[in-house]
This record gives sequence, structure tokens and C-alpha cells, in this order.
Amino acid sequence: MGEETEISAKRENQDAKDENTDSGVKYYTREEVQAHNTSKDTWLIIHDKVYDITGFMEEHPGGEEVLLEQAGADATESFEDVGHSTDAREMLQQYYIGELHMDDRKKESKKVVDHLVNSHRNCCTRGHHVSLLHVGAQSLLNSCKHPH
Ligand code: HEM
Repeated sequence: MGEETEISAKRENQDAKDENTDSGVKYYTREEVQAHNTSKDTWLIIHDKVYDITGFMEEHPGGEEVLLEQAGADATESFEDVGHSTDAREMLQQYYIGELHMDDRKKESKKVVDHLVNSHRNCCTRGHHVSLLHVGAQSLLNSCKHPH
């Protein structure tokens, strides 16, 4: 499908895994994520993306405990509150398993995306024809050189 091809094009430097590009993108509901809330099976939502961090629990420099508190839930706020480094953000990619279902996203993030679609129409998105809703506000902000 055209839209899916566009998504994979924009994801080239983000979280694309060979086997998990366009048609392989999985969507999870909050309920599904919530089921993975133990130290042996730990999923997290950060910025509307779903991560299986089971293998990372013991390696986390901030300790296993804080991750367990967020297990199965949306850890965006606590992740950002800590002020994680760029390295930490890049580490996220290896645990990426899919996207939070559109219906389960907070209205806020939809609003941010709408705003970005409008305000960036003539700068960084020109010529890309990306489906911005799927790309996500944060990655657009990261790649954009436009003053915000
Ligand atoms: C999979 C998601 C996460 C990854 C990949 C990750 C990675 C890291 C890394 C690499 C560090 C070392 C410092 C840095 O480079 O920023 C760190 C520190 C830390 N993280 Fe995370 N983290 C994750 C999620 C979380 C969450 C959800 C919380 C809070 C609930 C958290 C709390 C902390 C704390 C408290 C520290 C210690 C900061 C310090 O001692 O200065 N992390 N994390």
C-alpha cells in the first residue's frame, strides 16, 4: 500500500528492523501492553511506541526497580523526567516491537501531530510525503532543523 511504503521511507534512521518494516508494523492496545507487567516479561510504552525490555531489566543503569514500577504502562513521563542521554534514546530502538494503537493514544499527542503537520508543511516535510501521524511527533521534531 502507498501509505505503508511512505512510513518505511521515513523510518530509515529510526526503528526500522529488517523484518519489521512497512507491512510488519504491529499495533498494540494499552490492554495488551498491560499484560506484560512482570520482571520476566516486561513491556513499556514510551512516546506511543511499545518496547519489550525484558532482556534489559538487569542492565538498566538506573536499576530494575524503577522499570518494574512502570511495567506494562506508559513510561513516557518518567523516562523524560530523568533526562535520559542520547545514548539511552538510541538504546530504545533495539527493544522496539511496535506502535501503540491509534485509538489508545492520548488526544494531546494527536494535537501535537496536527500542529506539526500544519507548521512544517513548508520546511522539513517538503517532498517527503510522509504519513506524519505514523511517524510521530518526536521523531519529526528530532529531525527538523526548523526553529520551534
Ligand atoms: C527502555 C527504556 C530505558 C532505557 C533504554 C534506559 C536507559 C538508561 C541509561 C542508558 C541510563 C544511564 C544514563 C543515561 O545515559 O541517560 C539510564 C539511567 C537511569 N534511568 Fe533509564 N532507561 C530506560 C527507562 C527508564 C525509565 C522508564 C525510568 C524511570 C521510571 C528510568 C530511570 C532511570 C534512572 C533513575 C537512571 C539513573 C540516572 C542517574 O543515576 O543519573 N529509565 N537509563
